[in-house]
Amino acid sequence: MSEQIPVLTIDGPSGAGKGTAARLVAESLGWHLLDSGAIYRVLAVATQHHHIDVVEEEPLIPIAAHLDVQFEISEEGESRIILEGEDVTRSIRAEEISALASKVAAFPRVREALLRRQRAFRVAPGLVADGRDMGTVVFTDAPVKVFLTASAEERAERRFKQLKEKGFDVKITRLLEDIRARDERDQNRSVAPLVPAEDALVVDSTELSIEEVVQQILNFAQDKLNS
Ligand SMILES: Nc1ncnc2c1ncn2[C@@H]1O[C@H](COP(=O)(O)OP(=O)(O)OP(=O)(O)O)[C@@H](O)[C@H]1O
Ligand SMILES: Nc1ccn([C@@H]2O[C@H](COP(=O)(O)O)[C@@H](O)[C@H]2O)c(=O)n1
Repeated sequence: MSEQIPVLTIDGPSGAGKGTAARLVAESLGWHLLDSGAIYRVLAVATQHHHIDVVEEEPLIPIAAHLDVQFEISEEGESRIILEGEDVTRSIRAEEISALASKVAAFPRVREALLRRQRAFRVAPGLVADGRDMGTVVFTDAPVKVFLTASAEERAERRFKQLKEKGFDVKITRLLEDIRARDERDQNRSVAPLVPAEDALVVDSTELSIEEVVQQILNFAQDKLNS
């Protein structure tokens, strides 16, 4: 029964460090990893491939239900995301796609269509899943739930450095605006809004290093998994 396979969820707003912490925690535990935001980003790119405007829900449902995407590990050990035969690993990280992903993610039936795909990542010995609704909707029975946050200014600063390093041409003021707009949309949508699960450990990473965040999560996981 997949329900017996443990899941550690990390939810929170953009740039809080979820993806980085999730990867390091998964490595430390030897568990699998689900970056659920990547699925919404891939769907956003798929709407562009199919020339669909993200204004109404109906045309998005078949695309979400039949998303032709593969998550691969290259021979060099790099993770790669292939959509309809095209490598979209880099292009899904563009800010334009961040905003579009948050728009497609606001439609209830789109989220419904992606549920099974996300739950299929629950494979032994365990799963670390990061996103917005991992602990509140997708894996409500997860034994370990974390809500990772940080101030919007700190998150914009982190995103700025990250995108610059990847060679994207970005402006910090624009990034801060985008982050605030995305927070607003993610927190106030009618379905699966971004909120901490009742039983989540809330970690504010504004003043913490990545190592300190990971250690807090691992300590909490140890307590929960051994209790
Ligand atoms: N505690 C921290 N201190 C400083 N930098 C951090 C910290 N945590 C993460 N970062 C850096 O911030 C950037 C964003 O982190 P990450 O991609 O993990 O955020 P995220 O919450 O997964 O964002 P998103 O939901 O938009 O994918 C990365 O470059 C990462 O190295
Ligand atoms: N579980 C999730 C994960 C993501 N989203 C939406 O996708 C956008 C992009 O996510 P990133 O984590 O890659 O930044 C995000 O802004 C959310 O709108 C979601 O709704 N649920």
